[in-house]
Amino acid sequence: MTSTKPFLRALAGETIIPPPFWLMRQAGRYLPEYRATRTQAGSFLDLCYNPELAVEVTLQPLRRFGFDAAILFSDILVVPDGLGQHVAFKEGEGPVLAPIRSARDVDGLDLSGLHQRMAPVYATVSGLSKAIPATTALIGFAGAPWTVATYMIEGSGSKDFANAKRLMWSEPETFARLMNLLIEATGQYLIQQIDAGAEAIQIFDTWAGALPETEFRRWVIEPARQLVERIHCERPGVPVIGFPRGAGILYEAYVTETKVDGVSLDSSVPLDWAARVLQPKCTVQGNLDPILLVAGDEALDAGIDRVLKALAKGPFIFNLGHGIIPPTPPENVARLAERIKAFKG
Ligand SMILES: Cc1c2[nH]c(c1CCC(=O)O)Cc1[nH]c(c(CCC(=O)O)c1C)Cc1[nH]c(c(CCC(=O)O)c1C)Cc1[nH]c(c(C)c1CCC(=O)O)C2
Repeated sequence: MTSTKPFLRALAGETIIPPPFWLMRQAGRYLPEYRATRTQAGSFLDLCYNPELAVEVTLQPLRRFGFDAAILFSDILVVPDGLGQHVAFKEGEGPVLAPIRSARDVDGLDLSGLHQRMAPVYATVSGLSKAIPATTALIGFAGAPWTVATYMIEGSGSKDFANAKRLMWSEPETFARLMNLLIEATGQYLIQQIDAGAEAIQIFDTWAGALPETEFRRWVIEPARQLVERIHCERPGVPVIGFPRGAGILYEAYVTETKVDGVSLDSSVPLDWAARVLQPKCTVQGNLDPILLVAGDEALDAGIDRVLKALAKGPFIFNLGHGIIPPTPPENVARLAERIKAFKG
């Protein structure tokens, strides 16, 4: 049965004019109504685990801009939290975790409490599936094991991932144990989101580009391949989008080997190459530079037009190359939405 939702039709391989669109981090601090709800919720994690408020902040950008997809409001770091690692979000600092640096630390993680801890997230998904407009698709998501592992091992964001890479190379068995736990936890978590009403899945591998080729194949492609296989096998018909940010020419191997239905392109991916090499293999999504949404004006229009011209001739979902940043004026997002909706091919 063909879906009536443009986002899902595009993921099934249809070329749609104007293309469906949504934006990574479409809910967030650039919206005053998000900041108000966030204050009401208390901490960021309190917001992620409050289904009523998480539904509300997911809907906020849909009301303003009419996106074709809603993405569950949560975070990739709820999974470590659900495995028993201490996770907090510090104001102005970002995530802070009790770092996992040894075999004993990995022993301390526990899969058995995951679904109980994630119950409010599943409740948010099921609330959203009833609350979103009939033509809007609902995206569930998780961080990819490598990206989640970097935060778990570093204990925070990082520039060079020195601790994560050191564990990977110096204690390969411990690192593999952590990664295998994350592959299993992430697979279960995504299946539960689908059962609660998620119609498509996106896997965020924000730090994929930090790994050399051999390790990229082992710890970016292989886990994504396993997750895609599990979802396709256990919940057939639910499409998966992969986002191996910074993968460069390894985007091609990622698409071919993981069998993702869609691939999200970061802003550095050349458009003509993506149209020629990736788009015949799967739906492409992307890849406007998020800073153009801060710059606005003619630079924004020209950037949008370049992406549309290069990618809208095949299966395509318009998005950014990475998430919206807080200084983005909401008017510029409205400008982008209008320009895409007016596109005639
Ligand atoms: C690496 C990563 C994280 N989280 C995420 C990623 C992968 C995608 C990417 O690279 O952007 C994914 C994410 N985070 C959030 C969503 C919600 C859905 C959406 O896109 O609208 C999604 C899909 C909300 C959030 N996640 C976070 C916020 C801001 C928290 C706040 O309101 O104070 C939001 C709205 C916090 C967060 N969460 C994370 C960091 C490093 C930070 C701190 C930096 C920052 O504040 O932007 C981890």
